Amino acid sequence: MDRYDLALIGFGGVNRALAELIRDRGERLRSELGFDLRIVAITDLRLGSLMQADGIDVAQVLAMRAGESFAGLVGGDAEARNEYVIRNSTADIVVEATFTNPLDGQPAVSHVTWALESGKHVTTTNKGPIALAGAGLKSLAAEYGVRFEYEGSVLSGTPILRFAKQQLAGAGLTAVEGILNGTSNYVLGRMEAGLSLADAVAEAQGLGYAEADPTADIEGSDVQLKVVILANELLGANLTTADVERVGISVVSAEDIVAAATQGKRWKLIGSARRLPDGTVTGRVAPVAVAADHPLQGISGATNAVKFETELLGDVTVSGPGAGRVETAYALLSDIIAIDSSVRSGLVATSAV
Ligand SMILES: NC(=O)C1=CN([C@@H]2O[C@H](COP(=O)(O)OP(=O)(O)OC[C@H]3O[C@@H](n4cnc5c(N)ncnc54)[C@H](OP(=O)(O)O)[C@@H]3O)[C@@H](O)[C@H]2O)C=CC1
Ligand SMILES: N[C@@H](CC=O)C(=O)O
Repeated sequence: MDRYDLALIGFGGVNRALAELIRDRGERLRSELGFDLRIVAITDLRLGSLMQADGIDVAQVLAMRAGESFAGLVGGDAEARNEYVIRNSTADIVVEATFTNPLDGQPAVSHVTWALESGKHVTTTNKGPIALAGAGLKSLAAEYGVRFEYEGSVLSGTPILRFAKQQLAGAGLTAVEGILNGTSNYVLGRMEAGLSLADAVAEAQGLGYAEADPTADIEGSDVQLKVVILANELLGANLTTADVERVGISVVSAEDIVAAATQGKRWKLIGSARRLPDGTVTGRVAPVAVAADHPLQGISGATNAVKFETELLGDVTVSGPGAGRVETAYALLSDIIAIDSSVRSGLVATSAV
């Protein structure tokens, strides 16, 4: 396969960054990876839908201004006709990057379902589908002989899911604990510097770290979804969000931050999943004032870190970007590379369309 055609669902920070990567580094990616990437469809709530089987002019759509619509372009429509585009576009891979809905994962769960049912591979950075409907969607992908990839759902472009599944296989993973949200970690750091919660959140939004509704970052539901994903994907659990106790950073006041600093501590929002001796797996999200000798104390800004506790290796900690448009677009690229690898090894077809 020397080219993959993509349908982008949602054209916000992350999918725009992917389009920019394709525009700016397409040649380099081709020589490094051995395949081209071409965008043949885009849908977005504001812009509408665009389908061009011969390839969309990426520079043209990236240059569109607020208020403009795809309706004026060949193959364009003012409405985001997601189901039609996902089912009927000539894409090999559907790239789902609409907002994460922490309640039921919709509409992303439907987007992924339609794509898999129509024989297209899926990559997503959206946490909803995997945390809230992962088992069903994985079965659907197997049924239709296509890949469902979601590396960016935890720690953005830092590849911890594949790392744990592949490099820690057999090590006896018993627990996962870490800083799993870039926005809240960034906000806590800015509050240490004297900013108010609201001003710090506004900065995180401007930098592309925050969820469409940043309450999910501040009240811990984003980390709750990530804990569910880590527990189910890596510890073989079957948790739902209801099983994961959640406290967000809104309970941490400016006074708490100053008081912690006087003791050499820093507040961090910690998400964890742990297998207990009876085999059950528990999950938790809560802010913790960590001391200077704690491995997570020095993790600042939108950087995240995960400590894997294993029987054979002891603790293994990985840190890297936890949020950011380009960093998360890289996660999509890494998923496409994984899909290509499966296609080349004959494990799946190019796409089943
Ligand atoms: N940004 C980051 O650092 C990371 C993000 N993620 C996840 O990646 C996904 C995308 O994030 P990001 O790009 O930052 O988010 P944005 O909010 O910037 O982009 C989402 C885009 O999807 C559009 N959209 C929303 N609903 C629909 C719909 N039903 N049909 C078509 N388009 C829709 C939005 O339109 P409108 O603006 O009009 O609502 C917006 O343009 C999210 O699920 C997020 O949780 C994961 C890891 C890191
Ligand atoms: N809003 C999230 C984005 C990545 O999942 C975060 O800040 O971590």
